[in-house]
Amino acid sequence: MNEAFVALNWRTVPTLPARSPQAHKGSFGHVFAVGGGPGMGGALALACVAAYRVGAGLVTAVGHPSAIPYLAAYLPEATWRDWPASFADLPDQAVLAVGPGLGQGLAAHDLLREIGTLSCPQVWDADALNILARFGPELLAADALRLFTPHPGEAARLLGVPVAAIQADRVAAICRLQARYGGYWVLKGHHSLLLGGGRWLCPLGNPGMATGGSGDVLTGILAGLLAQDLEADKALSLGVCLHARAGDLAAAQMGEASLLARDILAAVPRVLQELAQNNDGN
Ligand SMILES: NC(=O)C1=CN([C@@H]2O[C@H](COP(=O)(O)OP(=O)(O)OC[C@H]3O[C@@H](n4cnc5c(N)ncnc54)[C@H](OP(=O)(O)O)[C@@H]3O)[C@@H](O)[C@H]2O)[C@@H](O)CC1
Ligand SMILES: Nc1ncnc2c1ncn2[C@@H]1O[C@H](COP(=O)(O)OP(=O)(O)O)[C@@H](O)[C@H]1O
Repeated sequence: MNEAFVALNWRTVPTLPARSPQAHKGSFGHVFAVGGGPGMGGALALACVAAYRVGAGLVTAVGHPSAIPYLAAYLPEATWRDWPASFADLPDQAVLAVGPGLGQGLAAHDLLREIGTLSCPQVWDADALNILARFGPELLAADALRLFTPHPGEAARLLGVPVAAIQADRVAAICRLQARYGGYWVLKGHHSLLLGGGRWLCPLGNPGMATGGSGDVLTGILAGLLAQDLEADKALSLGVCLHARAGDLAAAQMGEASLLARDILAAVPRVLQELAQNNDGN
């Protein structure tokens, strides 16, 4: 259980392949980000921008109508669906990012009951994890590729233990999460742990990232990478490294105290360019 978690090196982490000259937007997947409950449209917008910034071909925000102004102001490139939404007509290349600002009301429960029956790739975060903690693994009715991204508070709810128990043995915690719920996991925070087919630790990132919305950015990044058909372990390691390195560049520019989630987003293109150059040189 306590096999080593290997430190990731952002300079050598596998990145996105070069785009074919014949590519069109259908070549890069379609992210459906589900969240944006009353008062939390910003979380949904951050996840959607992040999915586009890492290269998803199309992004649809699925939210409460009160979230529309955030999307309209921030991301005219996204299409929109109102709650209550049905997912019966999802395209083949759909990837779901579920949770940013979702809330935990009855409408959210209904959405997650349906999403649990879908077999498309999914990233579960924030309130999707809180609802999963309430219903248990039975909520995950269908087999699907699922990435789960709890912070220690969410991990504690998912395992029914205090936060201190998670932080006292983070390796044991992430192993128990995978054993109970299956899938691929990131246990976020200082030195995030990653557990999928492989086991990694991310040595990047900084406490400036402890600011509202920075986890929503990670959710969008991971969904955007999965949408481009990156295999799950690669999406996990690239996504977490990219997010943390972007956080470090943003902190160097803004200072940790002033850093906003949007500053992490703004640094993502620079990190992707760095990674492309590194991969060319390897
Ligand atoms: N602009 C928007 O629209 C935004 C919307 N957002 C959306 O809000 C929704 C709920 O998110 P949330 O932040 O209210 O609840 P949550 O994260 O569970 O915190 C509750 C308590 O949990 C604990 N806790 C938290 N982190 C911890 C840690 N690392 N380690 C240990 N404990 C930790 C901590 O408890 P304490 O330690 O204070 O007792 C904390 O008070 C969600 O859908 C999200 O997407 C946000 O993303 C912000 C921007
Ligand atoms: N002290 C820290 N060191 C490194 N990374 C951090 C630190 N604090 C937060 N982060 C990162 O910032 C993100 C915060 O996510 P989360 O707690 O879900 O925030 P939110 O719910 O506001 O979106 C995670 O990716 C986490 O790893």
